[in-house]
Amino acid sequence: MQTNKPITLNGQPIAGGKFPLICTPLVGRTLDSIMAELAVVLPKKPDVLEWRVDFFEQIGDSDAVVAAAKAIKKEAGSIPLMFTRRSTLEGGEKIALNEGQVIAMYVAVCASKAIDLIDYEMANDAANIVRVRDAARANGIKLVLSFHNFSYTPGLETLASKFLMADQLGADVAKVAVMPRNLDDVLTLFSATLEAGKILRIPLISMSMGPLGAVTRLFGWTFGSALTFAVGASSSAPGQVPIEDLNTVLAILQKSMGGKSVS
Ligand SMILES: O=C1C[C@@](O)(C(=O)O)C[C@@H](O)[C@@H]1O
Repeated sequence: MQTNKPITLNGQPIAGGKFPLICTPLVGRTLDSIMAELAVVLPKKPDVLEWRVDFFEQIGDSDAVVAAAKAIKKEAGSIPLMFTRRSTLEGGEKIALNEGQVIAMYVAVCASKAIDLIDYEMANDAANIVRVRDAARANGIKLVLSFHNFSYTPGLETLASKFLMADQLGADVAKVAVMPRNLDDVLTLFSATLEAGKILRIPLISMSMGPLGAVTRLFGWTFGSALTFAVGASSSAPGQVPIEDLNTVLAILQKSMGGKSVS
């Protein structure tokens, strides 16, 4: 399936514009364990890899982070690498860095050009978002501005406003991940995705987490979500399905839809 609003790198759609892209997280605490994850994940052919650096024991050492990013990139070959420090406020691991140190790490990793996309929460200080955006732009790296709520799903207008805010703040991709408490919340996430997709200039990614939200990981693309996270070796959030299961469902639904474009 193709899209008319692909996530691009160097002017080219990732994976030839495949829709949705499948992104597999890497959550190892050491470089050795990340390399072991890669050995399991790469044969499953994800379209994008996400390195969740907040799981990395040496996150306090920027040189070690840059060296690890380079090692992952080398192993990943042509698969784009997304770099993410998920803050504890939005469901990430506890780290010993303050936000200034996180920004310094982001700037160093961007300058190394070992990554292709970088994720930063849109709830951060505007000045820090500008710093990350400038570092990303200066190095040809795509900026994903994200919003997560691991407790509940805000209302339709709030969710839609998060997508729009990412666009207004200069993101290349807008991402929203929320926790549903019931199926109405799942519908709200689908509706917000569909409505925001009609207005946004940039691609968007959305998901509901947990068991109730699994349907959004499998079918969110039909409402316009450009990328879905799936487990290659280890999960980074509740409700992620194995990449093999996702591929099975995508093949069935896309065949049924006759390759019809959805966005
Ligand atoms: O933002 C996201 C989405 C996510 O939270 C998920 O629910 O799949 C997984 C995270 O690793 C990623 O950074």
